[in-house]
Amino acid sequence: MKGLIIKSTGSWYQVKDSDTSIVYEARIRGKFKLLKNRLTNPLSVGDYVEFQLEIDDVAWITKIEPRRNYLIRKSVNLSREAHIIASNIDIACALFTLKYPETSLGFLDRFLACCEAYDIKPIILFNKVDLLTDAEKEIVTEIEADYQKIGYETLAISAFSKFNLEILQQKIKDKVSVFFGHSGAGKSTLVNALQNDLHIKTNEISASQLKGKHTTTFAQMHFWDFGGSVIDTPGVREFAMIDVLREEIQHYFPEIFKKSDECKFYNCLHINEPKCAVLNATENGEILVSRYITYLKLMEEADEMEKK
Ligand SMILES: Nc1nc2c(ncn2[C@@H]2O[C@H](COP(=O)(O)OP(=O)(O)OP(=O)(O)O)[C@@H](O)[C@H]2O)c(=O)[nH]1
Ligand SMILES: [Zn+2]
Repeated sequence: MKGLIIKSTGSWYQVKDSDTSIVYEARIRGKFKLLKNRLTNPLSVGDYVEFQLEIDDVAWITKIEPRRNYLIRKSVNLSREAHIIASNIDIACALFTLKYPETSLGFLDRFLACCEAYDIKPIILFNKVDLLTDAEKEIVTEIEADYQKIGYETLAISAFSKFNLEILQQKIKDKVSVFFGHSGAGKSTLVNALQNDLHIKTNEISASQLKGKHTTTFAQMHFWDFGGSVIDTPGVREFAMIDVLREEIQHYFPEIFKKSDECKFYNCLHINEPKCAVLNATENGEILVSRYITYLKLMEEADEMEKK
């Protein structure tokens, strides 16, 4: 039998039968856990699996289909271990707020770089536009234009007044999505505005639990009435690139990578090399300074990781 993992608590799962849509409680056969020894969990919400039913209607998962993509975060205890938080994601929506709270461009650029690294399509949502003055709306339009130029999809919305939410529904319809954003950016409000009775609780993990040894790894997929689903997991907030090499980071900034063709040295890292096309483009405004700075920060972080 084939199915989709729609809930994970770490030791128990829920699997939705692909033919009948019946949901079963599921476990993994012991042996299978050892396959990926650097992962703290072998299975995540969004995984397609094969399973067998026991007499008591418990599903035993026997096989995981190859993943198209996945999000991981560092394990809380062991920095060299990773935890898969969701798999087979079609769209990652980042909620950017110009105000209340102010979202930094650095946050946005890290998010976008992670999407590139994990091969997930991002959409940048500028939320709370109902709170903005005309001048502030102008700023949002300018930021949108900057990111569209790089190739990203953007949309100004208001979860509160429901401005542009129908357009957003069309974009995420029949897809698997995840939502990111600072605390207070409006994730819960947006999901509930998209569908009233979904009741996703994005704030389920307390800070003390996160620091504790036994991190709750609860994650769940919710299905939209208009088609498609959203994966809700507290871990999504800490999503980060793991074990990324310095040389790779430029691949995750499309405009930087494109420009690097014109650098003098084929292995240019665009830090202080002579005749660097990326540095030139940053100086003349073709590449956003804020994105270049995030690129440098990610390089530094990768450097520190490599030294560990
Ligand atoms: N004016 C306005 N307020 C909004 C909008 N979206 C969300 N809010 C408000 O912003 C506050 C935070 O929204 P939440 O949906 O709780 O934010 P969240 O991102 O889920 O926050 P965490 O659960 O802490 O991660 C609430 O008071 C919402 O009513 C919007 O589009 N416009
Ligand atoms: Zn260069």
